[in-house]
Amino acid sequence: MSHYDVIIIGAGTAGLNARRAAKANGAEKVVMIDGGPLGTTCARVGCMPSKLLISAANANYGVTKARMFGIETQEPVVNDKAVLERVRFERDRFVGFVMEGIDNVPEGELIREYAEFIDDHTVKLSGGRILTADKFVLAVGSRPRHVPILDGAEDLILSSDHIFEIESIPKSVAVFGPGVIGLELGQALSRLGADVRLFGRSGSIGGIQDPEIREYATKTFAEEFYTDTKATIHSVRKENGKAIISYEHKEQGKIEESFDFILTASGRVSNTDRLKLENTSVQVNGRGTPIYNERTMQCGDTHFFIAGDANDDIPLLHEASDEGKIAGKNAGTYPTVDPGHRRTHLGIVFSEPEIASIGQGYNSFKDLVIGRVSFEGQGRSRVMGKNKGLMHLYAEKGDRRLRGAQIFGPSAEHLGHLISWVVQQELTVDQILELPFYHPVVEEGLRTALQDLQKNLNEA
Ligand SMILES: Cc1cc2nc3c(=O)[nH]c(=O)nc-3n(C[C@H](O)[C@H](O)[C@H](O)COP(=O)(O)OP(=O)(O)OC[C@H]3O[C@@H](n4cnc5c(N)ncnc54)[C@H](O)[C@@H]3O)c2cc1C
Ligand SMILES: NC(=O)c1ccc[n+]([C@@H]2O[C@H](COP(=O)([O-])OP(=O)(O)OC[C@H]3O[C@@H](n4cnc5c(N)ncnc54)[C@H](O)[C@@H]3O)[C@@H](O)[C@H]2O)c1
Repeated sequence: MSHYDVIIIGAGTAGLNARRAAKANGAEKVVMIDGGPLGTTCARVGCMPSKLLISAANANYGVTKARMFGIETQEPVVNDKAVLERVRFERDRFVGFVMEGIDNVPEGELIREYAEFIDDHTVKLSGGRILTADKFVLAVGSRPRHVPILDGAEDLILSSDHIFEIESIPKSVAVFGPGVIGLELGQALSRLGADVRLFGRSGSIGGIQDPEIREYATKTFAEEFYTDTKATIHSVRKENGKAIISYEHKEQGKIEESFDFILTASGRVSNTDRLKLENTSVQVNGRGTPIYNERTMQCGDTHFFIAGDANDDIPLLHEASDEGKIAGKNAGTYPTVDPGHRRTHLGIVFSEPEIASIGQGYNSFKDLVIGRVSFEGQGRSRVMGKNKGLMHLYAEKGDRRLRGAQIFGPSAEHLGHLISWVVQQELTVDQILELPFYHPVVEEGLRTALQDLQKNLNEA
């Protein structure tokens, strides 16, 4: 039986960062355990292949939109094979860079098996071996949520884990889940020629809390492809190689439609449920994931630390990376545990228009004051023919600090960064308005919203 200072379970972004930090902070004998495919979720089946597919889709869509500028084009032809080959080629390149780092892990410090706990200091590997450690980092990531109503369609259900392996763009796809993945991939497939139906359940879309922007976004996406964020699905079955869905159509009432496949994008669940944590002193919350401190990543006052999607909190790449570093450092120095640096929240959905959520969300204010701008009349947005969307800036009555924002509009990925930086710097609306704004740029829309917020704070 081998004993280690620190065992890290999961060699994704969080686990790899945790390993480096643990070693840099006093842990001498460290091992990573990972039974799944290496290369990280982000590079293999997440951030990178999704953005590659979106780029191809937007290139095709851009050609069809060129007519608005007076450019005559022929109907573009999507060469499915070439599109998907580029997605996979570039994806493999990104995975290759990650693998270069993993290949440098010394022999014996990465074990290619799954792990589960026997007690507070002991894990059993899928091959039967037993390992012990003083401290553990749980960095096991997440997996797509199982949606029982889809079971009838059997092998025609794809998740983001499989979609990048398809051989051709389907003629028709039903997407379950209008969250981040459903919007990004659903719109991309639609812009590559698939007939897309996007079904939701709770009325949410792209994680937007602000009701005015949520309604605007829902209407905008529905103009491009069928979108029902509160869909009634009667049944799903497989027939003659197609998925047959019976549902309540918004205009036509109860109908049945057939689809080449179903993309399931209804949220993700932490893989910690497969670790047998009930054999340890780690406490779990109502959703079954460990209770932990978000500044130290420590689970209670135990020798367990958790990082990345595994903690079911903010499943984003940069958060997994930060959390991995904090968890690894504290696993190295335990029982001395320090709070790590956390950043202002920034979430971006790479749809078109993009969605960005920054800082405090709409629902978290006591006495909310909003500064608004519409991109419909915004100068540069009109010039580019991308004049769709809204931006709301948030402050608390009686306090002049910018606390958060919700954007649905052009260049939201860039505006979102600027806003998150000034939110983290704790600048007031008045201080931000002293900063430079060029002309003609989309950032002038941000200035308009700031001026509106300034006026509304003065009057509140
Ligand atoms: C389609 C998609 C698009 C995304 N796009 C973006 C984006 O644009 N921007 C962004 O910020 N984020 C994006 N994300 C989220 C981002 O990819 C994740 O937040 C991040 O990759 C999580 O990293 P992780 O280290 O927590 O998990 P992972 O990289 O999944 O690593 C977990 C590892 O644990 C291993 N494991 C699991 N169970 C066990 C066990 N019992 N024993 C041993 N090993 C185990 C797994 O094999 C895996 O290698 C996207 C996600 C998806 C699915
Ligand atoms: N651009 C990015 O940063 C990016 C891209 C993709 C994924 N991600 C990360 O991955 C996480 C998971 O993405 P996701 O889109 O799966 O989850 P999500 O939580 O963003 O969205 C899930 C959606 O599915 C809906 N839903 C739940 N059950 C349903 C059902 N039975 N039928 C229809 N709809 C149902 C929910 O109401 C919600 O709208 C995200 O939270 C995000 O953090 C990030």
